Amino acid sequence: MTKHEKRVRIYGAGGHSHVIKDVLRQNGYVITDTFDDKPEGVHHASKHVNMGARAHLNDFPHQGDPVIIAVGINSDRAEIARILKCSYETAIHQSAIISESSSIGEGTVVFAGAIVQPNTVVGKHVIVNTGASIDHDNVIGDYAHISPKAALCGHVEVGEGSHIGVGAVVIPLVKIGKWCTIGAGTIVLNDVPNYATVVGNPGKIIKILNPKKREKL
Ligand SMILES: CC(=O)SCCNC(=O)CCNC(=O)[C@H](O)C(C)(C)COP(=O)(O)OP(=O)(O)OC[C@H]1O[C@@H](n2cnc3c(N)ncnc32)[C@H](O)[C@@H]1OP(=O)(O)O
Repeated sequence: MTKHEKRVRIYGAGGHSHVIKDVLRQNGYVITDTFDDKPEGVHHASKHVNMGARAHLNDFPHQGDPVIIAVGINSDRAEIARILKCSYETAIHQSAIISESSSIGEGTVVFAGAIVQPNTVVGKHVIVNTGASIDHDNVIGDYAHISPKAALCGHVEVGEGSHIGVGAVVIPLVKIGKWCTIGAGTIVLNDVPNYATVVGNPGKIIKILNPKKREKL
């Protein structure tokens, strides 16, 4: 190990983890370990994957290099973050544009071409996916996922764990609750209650999940 080597461990070995690894390698990191809980979810290109923490929590090496939870399902990322006692790294692609007045929480990943405009707060373990556009004065909750090419206008709020689908558009001042799903290409014109799924143009609620199921998180 060289004196200034940047080291990181990756928790998750599916396709999403490979995008994160690309970002990290371009930023000069050495990936020292990869973990996964589910052998069936491991990408064929993932090599040397160690057992994750969920089945053997006490055996997991919590201390050590910082971690990025590279798991695409928001509720899984939240559950893993809850049980790990690790420090976390961020992964921000060099082509992403992030305003100096905005903040990015620990464990969050920001992929190629994404933009985060001024005075925006992005929480912990968030995915800001390829080419996503998060405009000024947004608040993005922990464990949210802003999918590729989604566009959030000014003063938008996205609650904890919510997933904004690919290419969705959210107009200014809209508040999306926690653990919501906004379908691909949806145009969100109105506030969205917690646990709702919204699809279409204009966006309509098609279901609201049983909150008790989500409250277990
Ligand atoms: C790099 C990456 O891959 S990042 C991953 C990004 N992933 C995404 O953006 C996926 C987003 N997912 C979707 O859009 C999905 O269609 C979901 C989550 C909204 C589907 O939700 P489900 O609860 O499974 O709904 P289901 O598939 O049963 O569809 C219910 C109804 O909504 C409609 N519907 C589903 N998705 C959409 C959508 N995006 N836009 C418009 N209508 C939709 C269906 O046609 C169906 O209509 P019907 O009842 O008239 O037949």
